Amino acid sequence: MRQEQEFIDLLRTRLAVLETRAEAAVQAALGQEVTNAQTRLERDVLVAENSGLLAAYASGEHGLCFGRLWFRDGADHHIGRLGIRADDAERTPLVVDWRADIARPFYLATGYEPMGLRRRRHLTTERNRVTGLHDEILDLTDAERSGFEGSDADAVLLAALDAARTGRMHDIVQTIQADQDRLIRAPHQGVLVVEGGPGTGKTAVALHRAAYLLYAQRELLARRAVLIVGPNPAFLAYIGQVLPSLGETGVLLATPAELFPGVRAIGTDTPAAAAVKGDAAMADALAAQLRDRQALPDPALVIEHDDGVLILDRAIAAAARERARATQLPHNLARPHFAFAVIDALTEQLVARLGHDPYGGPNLLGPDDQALIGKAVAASSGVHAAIDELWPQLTPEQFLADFLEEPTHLPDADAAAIRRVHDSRPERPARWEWTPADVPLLDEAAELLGEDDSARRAAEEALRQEQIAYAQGVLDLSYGSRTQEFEDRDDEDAEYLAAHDLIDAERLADRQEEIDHRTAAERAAADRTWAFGHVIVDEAQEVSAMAWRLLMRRCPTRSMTLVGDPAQTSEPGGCGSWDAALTPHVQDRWQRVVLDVNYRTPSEIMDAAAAVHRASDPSFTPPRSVRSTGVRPWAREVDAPDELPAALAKAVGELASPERRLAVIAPASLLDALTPALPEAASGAAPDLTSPVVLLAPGQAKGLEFDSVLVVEPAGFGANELYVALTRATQSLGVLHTEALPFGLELETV
Ligand SMILES: Nc1ncnc2c1ncn2[C@@H]1O[C@H](COP(=O)(O)OP(=O)(O)OP(=O)(O)O)[C@@H](O)[C@H]1O
Repeated sequence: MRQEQEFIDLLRTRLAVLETRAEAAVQAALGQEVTNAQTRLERDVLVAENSGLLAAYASGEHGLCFGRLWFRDGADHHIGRLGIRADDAERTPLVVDWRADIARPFYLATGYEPMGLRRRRHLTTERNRVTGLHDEILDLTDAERSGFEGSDADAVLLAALDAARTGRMHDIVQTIQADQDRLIRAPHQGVLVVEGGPGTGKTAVALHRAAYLLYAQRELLARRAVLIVGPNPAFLAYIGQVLPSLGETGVLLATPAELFPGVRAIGTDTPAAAAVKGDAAMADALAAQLRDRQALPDPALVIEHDDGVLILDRAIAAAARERARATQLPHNLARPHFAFAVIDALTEQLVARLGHDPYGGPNLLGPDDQALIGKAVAASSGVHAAIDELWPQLTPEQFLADFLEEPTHLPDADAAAIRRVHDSRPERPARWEWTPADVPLLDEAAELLGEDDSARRAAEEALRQEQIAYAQGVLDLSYGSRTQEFEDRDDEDAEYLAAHDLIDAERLADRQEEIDHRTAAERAAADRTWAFGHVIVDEAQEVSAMAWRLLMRRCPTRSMTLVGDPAQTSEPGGCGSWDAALTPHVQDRWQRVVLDVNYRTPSEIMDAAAAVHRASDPSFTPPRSVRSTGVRPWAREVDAPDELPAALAKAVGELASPERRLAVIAPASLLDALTPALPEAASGAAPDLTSPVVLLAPGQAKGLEFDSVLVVEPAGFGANELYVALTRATQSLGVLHTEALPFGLELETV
């Protein structure tokens, strides 16, 4: 233990040196005089490179080293959250990043398949003080003993599972299990579905996979960023810390409702409305309504014009519409084709009239005159108004607002469920309160309408050219400031995002974007048409068919990891089945893997929760709990609803403790009545999950976990909502109720 402590102390010293150096480099770069685009670029390269290092160093500070591998061939490696090299000429690796190939036996080797290992050690540390060692002998011919051998490597896992929760998810790099490791390191191509019951580590696997892919596929993914989609803001806050602690920042975390830049979806839908809006039929309805907006006059529009009246009749409009539709461009991009066709036809009409030869000869107007007439028609405000009427330029917001006021191409009941009351304020679309279920519809509308982004693309290209032009100078400068110590891969050749190893200036310009991970994620967040390098969807069973369409657009390569549990589906529009969600997009080209060990919920609680699910589905098989606590879940009946707040306050008083996290999960309709009874509890739309007591609606509890959970009035929960709520606790579960307990929920009464 002393030796390992000395080693960790050495790592800390080394890290401190690296930090100081990177900090100094940032300061020096910020102090540099910026006189032109080149010096600005140089400064930005330096700042970005060194800030990236600082972020990685900070994230590695805790648990610098948690494992050690002795190989049969004599090699001996320490494993940590990030790779660090010594300050010698050979840049000797001191500790290897957990994601490196050489670290794999730490997670996978068994006595049966030792993967070249002689011995594996788990180091337990607290704030970098070594508190325990667990050694496993994988080569039985090995006679050497350290005194820390035993078959209790599981003790490290069980200790992690038993530890008090903090309200923030932690990484599991020290105890990743073999079946999880295989998923984390699975090839990135294609769609991988990870299914598993509550607490099987799906979220943990998804996040570690993101970190692994960014490490192993840096070239490919860092510049395109990885999108991680979670069900609600509370969940994102819960998992938000995990990735930086793994050393990754090239990630955008978002709920599906946040994926239409510029729109904050703060409204709420009725369950019926959310279900209709999520249904795939909406795509057809929107497309059909848009075709209706490409109208024909009935019978004609009469346009006053300086050179005489113009008649825009059905035939002209129909021919123009056909021409525009034949381009197969989105509505707004096809509009100029419609406009040109109308202008041509009206010009012809006017020319025919003005140049008419009463003696039947050819038109009397020459080409120049005809061109002048055409120009005047094209400039006519009357003509523009007519074009606008028949083929309006639309924003997604306008179009969807109009649609929701008068939904068409839907069954009457569906239209009634989503219809919004007419609002005649001129600023309506801006003031419209969008709901989460509207966001995929806005995205669909944006696709149908098309965006004229030629100006933005031209500006981007100009910037890129500028970067390429100056890149050569940056190569030299970057070489001077290269950081050799930070090992981001095993092989010596791969420098940490250093510019000097690039072959040409153009690639540097590309790489320059890569360097600032956060910028990539930020740019992605602001760009509706961004194509992410990999997309991870957590609680994927809740994603509606329309939201899948949006997500697939964000990932044209279909490099995706989807994790979820159909049995936990509770959103009204949730797709539920993988087939329904994926077939429209990838047919049967997806792979499903099941995780079946529950790391969170002790068997006592899992048995009670599973019985609830089995009441509606007798064939249901829950995941197997990895531990039991001997603490049985209980129920307490309260005489009358108005006594519930006081009974809750009492129960919370018994259960709460400053070191532990307690969640009270109650039907949304009861929250207002219960909040005053728990003045200390965090509550509301974005509750602070680190506080000792949190009051949540069922939908907010999705994906989270707590030491203890109190479920209030379970009769008010949807069946799957109740299953989710009951499976959030790592230690104890209690239920308070006035109404009869739902069928299947059988608990000890106290
Ligand atoms: N290998 C592991 N080592 C330590 N802890 C683990 C491991 N795998 C999972 N856990 C822990 O188990 C708990 C449940 O994991 P996670 O939240 O990822 O499950 P989930 O499958 O997403 O659950 P749910 O579907 O209920 O949201 C977490 O506290 C996680 O840290």
